[in-house]
Amino acid sequence: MSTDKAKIFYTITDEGPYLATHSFLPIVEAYTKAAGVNLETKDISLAGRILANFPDYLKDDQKVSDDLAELGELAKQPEANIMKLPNISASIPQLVEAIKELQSKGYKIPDYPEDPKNDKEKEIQARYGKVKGSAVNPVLREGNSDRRAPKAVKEYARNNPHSMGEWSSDSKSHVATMGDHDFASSERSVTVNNADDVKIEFVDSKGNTTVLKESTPLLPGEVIDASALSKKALVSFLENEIKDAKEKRVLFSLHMKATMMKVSDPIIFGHAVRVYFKDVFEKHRETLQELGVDPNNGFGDIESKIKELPEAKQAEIKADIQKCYENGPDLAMVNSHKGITNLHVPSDVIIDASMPAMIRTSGQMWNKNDETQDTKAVIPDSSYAGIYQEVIDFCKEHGAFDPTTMGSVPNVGLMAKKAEEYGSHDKTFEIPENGSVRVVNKAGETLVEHAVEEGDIWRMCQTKDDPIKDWVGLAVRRARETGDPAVFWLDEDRAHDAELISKVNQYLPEHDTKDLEIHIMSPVKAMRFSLERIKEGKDTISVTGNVLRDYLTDLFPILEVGTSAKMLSIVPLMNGGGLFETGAGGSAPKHIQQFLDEGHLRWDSLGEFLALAVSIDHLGKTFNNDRAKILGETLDTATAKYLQNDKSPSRKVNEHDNRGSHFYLAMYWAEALAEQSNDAELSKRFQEVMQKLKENESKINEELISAQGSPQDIKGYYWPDRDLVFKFMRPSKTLNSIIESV
Ligand SMILES: NC(=O)C1=CN([C@@H]2O[C@H](COP(=O)(O)OP(=O)(O)OC[C@H]3O[C@@H](n4cnc5c(N)ncnc54)[C@H](OP(=O)(O)O)[C@@H]3O)[C@@H](O)[C@H]2O)C=CC1
Ligand SMILES: O=C(O)CCC(=O)C(=O)O
Ligand SMILES: [Mg+2]
Repeated sequence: MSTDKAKIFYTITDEGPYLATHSFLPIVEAYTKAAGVNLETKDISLAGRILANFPDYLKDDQKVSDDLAELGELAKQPEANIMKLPNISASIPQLVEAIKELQSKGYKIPDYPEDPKNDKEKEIQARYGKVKGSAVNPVLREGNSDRRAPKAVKEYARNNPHSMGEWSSDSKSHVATMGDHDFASSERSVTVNNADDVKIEFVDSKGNTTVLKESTPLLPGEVIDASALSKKALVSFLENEIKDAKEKRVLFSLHMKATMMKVSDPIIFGHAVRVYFKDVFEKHRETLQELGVDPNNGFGDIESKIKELPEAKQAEIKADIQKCYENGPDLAMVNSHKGITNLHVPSDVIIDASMPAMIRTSGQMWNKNDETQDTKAVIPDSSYAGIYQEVIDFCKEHGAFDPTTMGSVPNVGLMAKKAEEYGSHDKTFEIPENGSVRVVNKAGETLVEHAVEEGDIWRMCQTKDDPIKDWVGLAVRRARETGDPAVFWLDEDRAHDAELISKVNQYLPEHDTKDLEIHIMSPVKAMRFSLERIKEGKDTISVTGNVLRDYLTDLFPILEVGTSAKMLSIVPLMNGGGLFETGAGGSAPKHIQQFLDEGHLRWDSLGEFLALAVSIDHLGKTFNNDRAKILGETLDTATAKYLQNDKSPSRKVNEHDNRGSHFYLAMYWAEALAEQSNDAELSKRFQEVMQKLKENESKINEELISAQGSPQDIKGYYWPDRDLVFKFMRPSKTLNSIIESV
């Protein structure tokens, strides 16, 4: 491949990783430049993506390029090499805040029209729709996912175990799920043999047909499935669970993925808000409607919008809210000091991270008195809820896992081409009235049909054949490379999974699987199998669909190594390129909060170090660049030393933080480059750098730590002043001048 295409594209994102990048990237730029590796940054932050979608509202000097679209195109090219940091997948409250901030900075972008009244507002809403929720990952993930804890990380956790809450067999914590009239129980699935194009139609009770989606092209061998979740059943389920939580004196908490499932899950979230605060919604229906309150945006929407009312009316509503809290079960809290509950903002409690955090904390969440308490974890749809109950049962039986001895569960996840539920939002509908929804092909045949009622949520998912083939191949490769058993988490009793099982059985024989242990088990059985092995210190590869990929790659890392930030997270792109994700977690809003309050950033960039080494190595191999290969190898050596010497950031102010961790990484990287003997020139160059860094170790640490301890005003949250961010994130003059001299 032509070497002029050799470049690493580095993403600029939001919150924790955004701050960290301003300290780490100058180091990376200096080291890669010295080895002749090109880097280019691309802004995929929430604010950047908003601006990129509204050029016609901006002055020329305010316009920004559509970097996400460019990277999306690049991801399909063989030369792609993208370092992807976590970004905000915005819920509507976050989107609205980001818009307000940009407007306050003079960007004349339109307000978000929650309830569009005309075509213009509909068009604006559609544009914001492209930015809302998980709008980045599905565009870049043109490959399946390979996530695991590298040996050095596992070793570190074994020697330095993180805290694990104890479990008692009489814990009252449990998972509550519908099991009936939900997506899992209503799913129907078909594999199409030939290319086709399907229409999604709604037929009302009088037989009138409305087209919900005109065209969904299908490729040969593509699996589609459709399902519906009943509003009536959901509401009655929520009523029962709220009552049951009160009776059992456990916290009520709802665990959704409102960011990735950006259409269905906010609706479900809204029902939970309506049911819990039922009396408020009934008594003040008209007032709340006039205020434009939307419970799908969380209970926080009511709290902020009633501020527009006269004092007396506000007091009356607040008293009724208080009664709901008194009559209902206690809610799990996001922030008990600020009174922010689990039902306040749909993006505050995100299931992939929230359920493992609860399991790690003895199955408990925080109550309003800032104590931990047993919890009812409500996961309405039963497709995957059972896996968490299985972990809870296991911990109740055997006690908490022991990070010093436990094995590992890496994951091979089917993700490419917007596979499965996480690609379903353009085919998800809240049903307007009783009738049926059907999927009709070009020949006029109905492939799937569901009877539905007003308010039900209907959705269709797609899974293309090539990604499935690639996923099976990746699973076999990982099993071969490790010698560990690989388990496909597929349930023969679930319609979609049954289709996948027949494909797995078709594609496995295309690979050499001699002496490999490969199983297909339902998710609950696969969980039990993996937990039994992990307890004995054995590793088991989980081979899963897109949702379980997401859930398991937070769950196991959090139990095994304390955080998903320490995962190696690679997406081998189907056209030959590489997308290197930095850990398996998100942008950690709590971390930026701490930084703004007290100038300490506890974000650990370890996932980024791991990913960058693979990214540089990939570039070296793709373009036969020996220096890049050396740079990648030495970065791995440096990361191993970083772990051995325990240089991860501390959680407390006035102690070593993210910036200090980058200093040590730079020092160890320089040392490894100096000590390698394959490239004398590179070695000589970094000998000097290493010496200067070592000589100034205590001075640099002093400069870095003395910058902590006071609030940091970076003039914004979503679109801060970058010069200020650089200033705060690079407070050591000594370190900066050494890096500049590389
Ligand atoms: N790949 C992506 O782009 C992803 C984006 N997201 C987005 O991120 C945001 C936050 O999501 P959320 O569910 O809260 O999950 P996060 O993973 O961002 O945060 C949960 C907790 O995990 C710990 N954590 C995560 N990353 C690190 C790190 N690098 N170093 C140290 N600790 C870490 C922190 O724990 P502690 O506070 O105890 O230190 C943090 O509070 C949302 O907007 C979400 O949509 C979420 C997942 C993936
Ligand atoms: O895209 C997102 O919003 C989150 C992605 C995520 O959680 C994951 O891939 O693990
Ligand atoms: Mg996740």
